[in-house]
Amino acid sequence: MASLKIAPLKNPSLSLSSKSRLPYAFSATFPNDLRFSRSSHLHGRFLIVTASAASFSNKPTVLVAEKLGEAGVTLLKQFADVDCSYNLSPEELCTKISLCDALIVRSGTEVNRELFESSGGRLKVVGRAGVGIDNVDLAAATEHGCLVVNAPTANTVAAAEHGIALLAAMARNVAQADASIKAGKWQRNKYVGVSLVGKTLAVLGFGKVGSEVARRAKGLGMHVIAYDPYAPADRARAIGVELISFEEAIATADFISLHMPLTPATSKMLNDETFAKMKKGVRIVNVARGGVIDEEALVRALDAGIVAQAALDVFTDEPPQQDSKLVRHERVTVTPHLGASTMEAQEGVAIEIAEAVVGALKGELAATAVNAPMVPAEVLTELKPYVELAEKLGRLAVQLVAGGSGVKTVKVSYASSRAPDDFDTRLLRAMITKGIIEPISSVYVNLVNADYTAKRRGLRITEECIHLDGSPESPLESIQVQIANVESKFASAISESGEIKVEGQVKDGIPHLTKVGSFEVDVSLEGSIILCRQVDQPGMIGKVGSILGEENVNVSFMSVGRIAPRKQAVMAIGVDEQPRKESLKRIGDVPAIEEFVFLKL
Ligand SMILES: NC(=O)C1=CN([C@@H]2O[C@H](COP(=O)(O)OP(=O)(O)OC[C@H]3O[C@@H](n4cnc5c(N)ncnc54)[C@H](O)[C@@H]3O)[C@@H](O)[C@H]2O)C=CC1
Ligand SMILES: O=C(O)C(=O)COP(=O)(O)O
Repeated sequence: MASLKIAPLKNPSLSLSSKSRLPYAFSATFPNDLRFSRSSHLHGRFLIVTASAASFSNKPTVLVAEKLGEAGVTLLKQFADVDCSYNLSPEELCTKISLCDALIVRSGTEVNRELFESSGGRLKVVGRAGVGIDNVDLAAATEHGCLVVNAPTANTVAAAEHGIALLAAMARNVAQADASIKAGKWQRNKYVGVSLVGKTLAVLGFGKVGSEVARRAKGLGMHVIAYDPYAPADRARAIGVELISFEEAIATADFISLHMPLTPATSKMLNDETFAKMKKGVRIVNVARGGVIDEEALVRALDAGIVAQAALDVFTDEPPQQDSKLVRHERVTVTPHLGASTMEAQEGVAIEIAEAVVGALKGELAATAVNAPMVPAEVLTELKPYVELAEKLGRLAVQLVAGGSGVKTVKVSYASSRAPDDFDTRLLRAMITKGIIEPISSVYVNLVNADYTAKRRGLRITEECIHLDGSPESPLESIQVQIANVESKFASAISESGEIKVEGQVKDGIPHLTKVGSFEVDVSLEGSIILCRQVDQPGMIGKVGSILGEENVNVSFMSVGRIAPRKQAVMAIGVDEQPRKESLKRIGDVPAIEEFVFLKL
């Protein structure tokens, strides 16, 4: 170990990649060879950094906390440092997480609020290698600006096949008969089963898995009905399945197969009351989540003969208690959450999640994001320069607010010749929010948490689209950001209607500031900007330019916007370095300059 030091950091990032301006700028990482841990009594704002003498790597770190298919691990390793640590205790996971940019889990890991809090802001992506995300606290993830992605398609067939396997095995007592033979018995009369053909199967939750189960059950000659309040009727019709009400489904079914996610609405959906409405002798398969059944009520329904048999792959607590009455029940067949566990599904899920996590770490918008609006890649590419413009306008506008004025009301106007319906503003709104909030707080804002963060701070952002005539080739003509009900430290930034107003455009792919208050300017939004108001007169550019030159501050551009010749004017000066306080004071001392402000972009 070469050195040990305490480093105060606002953001746990040593360097930001060029993509850091995009909302999923997660490529910012600690060099791999920096080993650090968060010191809890310093509230996560300080990091103890121990640097080893070994070489540095700029790769992000991905913690894989549950068994993931080899193909996925290989894919991750091409981009990241991968730490496969299975069977960590919750405490060990909380400790490790502050060293990780991404975490990959399956259903066996509770990704809770404490974990996000323990990450100290570094964890930017959680990948769920599977479908169900009931083990991830999505609200906490969103509040921490952490993207959650899942792998929604690769295990569909595996789960459906397991559902059918359980259905058939239950109907023919396969597991019980197998155990009986292995115990030295030969009980042919005891294990007479029931046939599937001609029986009614109710599929509850007609999504990907549910519809594949339905398709297969029809192949077995079953009559299939389904209940799903959100499923499109034409999908059901295409498979030859009738969508009906919940009450009707449970009252007519000989077999019930569960395929809805575990949510507050589906929790204990099968309970004493609903079992009482079922046909006597009904048989139940659950490959969804244990929590959708009230397990104690199921034991009562089995004992009362309402439910003849059950086949369960999932349980409220996994693994269930060894002495669980339900698991030990003679008419219950159980498997240890094997629905997604085929070689094929595990390879598929591993690749699907690795691609999603790597994409998110690279700053791409994830197609399988669970807690963020999805913006298609082509829309993102088109909006990229406007994304930068939006953030910089937010950043400029908020720096024009005088200290002590709380920013509460922001109005954003987008001028475009595209129809408002063709124009997705979520990304731009998120970036304006980022620009406004980040300079005045320690919160990290991205597309995931922008709306939440704004709401939490009482910041109301209203948007309007101004429809322009003309060719809709470019998505946007201009963006205007107005902050209402505040004082400004640069009075000229206040428009006639009383708000701080800045407006910008993208020119040749580069964001430009084109208006401040009522003054038209034209400066590219790079580096930093000094705005001065003066009475328009010859020699002003020279005077200010020479002060900056003497102070060794490089000027990248200057632009003057004026009401009329020799009247009030606003001069915008782009500078590469931040001038010293004394240099700014010298500018303020120039007699014709009435006010000035330095703005960091
Ligand atoms: N045992 C295992 O290893 C596996 C279990 N699963 C479980 O299966 C569930 C379904 O997976 P997919 O079909 O891929 O998801 P999906 O999202 O395609 O389908 C879920 C369906 O449930 C419906 N739904 C939502 N609320 C409902 C309600 N209150 N009543 C009835 N239906 C409702 C939805 O409209 C949707 O059509 C997952 O959420 C997961 O919990 C999935 C894969 C493997
Ligand atoms: O994908 C799902 O929802 C599953 O239940 C599969 O869980 P697993 O990844 O096998 O722990």
